[in-house]
Amino acid sequence: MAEKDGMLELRSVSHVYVGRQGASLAVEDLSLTVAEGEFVSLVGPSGCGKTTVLSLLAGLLRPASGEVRMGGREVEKPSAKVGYMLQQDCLLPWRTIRDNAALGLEIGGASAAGRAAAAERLLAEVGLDGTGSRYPGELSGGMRQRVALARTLAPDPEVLLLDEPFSALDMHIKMQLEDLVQATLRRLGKTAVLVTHDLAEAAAMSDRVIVLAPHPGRIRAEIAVPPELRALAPTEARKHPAFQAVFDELWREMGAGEAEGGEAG
Ligand SMILES: Nc1ncnc2c1ncn2[C@@H]1O[C@H](COP(=O)(O)OP(=O)(O)OP(=O)(O)O)[C@@H](O)[C@H]1O
Repeated sequence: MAEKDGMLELRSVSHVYVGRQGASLAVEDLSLTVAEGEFVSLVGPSGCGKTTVLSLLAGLLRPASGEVRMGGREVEKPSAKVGYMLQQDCLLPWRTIRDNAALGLEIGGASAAGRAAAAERLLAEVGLDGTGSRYPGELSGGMRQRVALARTLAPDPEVLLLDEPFSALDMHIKMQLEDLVQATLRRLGKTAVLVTHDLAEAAAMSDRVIVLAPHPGRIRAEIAVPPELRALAPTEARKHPAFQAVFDELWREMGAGEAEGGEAG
């Protein structure tokens, strides 16, 4: 069977950082497959290698051994097929919201009219209709992160890598954005890998949660979220009777990880 474009695979991947203090093994012999359209979260104590795994999937880092594949092909460098969203929105303050949302399209060579139309459509998709002519400094943190989502989606990536994109927001805005991101990615059929320190967020948003153990990073546990939770928006999933069991399992596995000692962070 042909491998789908949005399918991700880590095959026995290890990664070593080499710095002034010598070489350190950040991730060891990690194997993971994410199906096309699946939403997978990575949790684990600080320093266990979550961001390293995202960087490997994005082609920003090359593994010391093993293989990273997307759509059945080896990932050798960053590509427009992978969108990356971070805790910081990284909007350019001198560009309008429309031009920020269209940044990836501009880099990709789209015409000015095409970029503007696509940006307006995406801004409407993330609930920011009518804000295109404003500037980032005029928007709240939650609105800015919506612009970052529109910008990430604009080049129509197969895969979204989300590195704690909600962690700087207050609880109410964070939950609104969790619903928006999950609904948007589901509707568009995107594959997503989310890194988060928030176990409730992982349980509410994901199809599957991977718990990493530290030093070196490896998979401690894999928890499948039951279908009755997956069918709900994250804010609704948090209220479902099945939610607590998933949260408790994650908490137990994280506790086991902490006994091994993560980094203070
Ligand atoms: N550029 C680097 N050079 C050397 N070591 C690094 C580098 N980046 C990360 N590390 C080390 O690799 C390990 C994994 O780091 P990584 O940032 O992937 O962890 P994390 O789980 O994302 O952490 P956090 O939850 O704190 O963001 C840590 O021990 C970290 O100190």
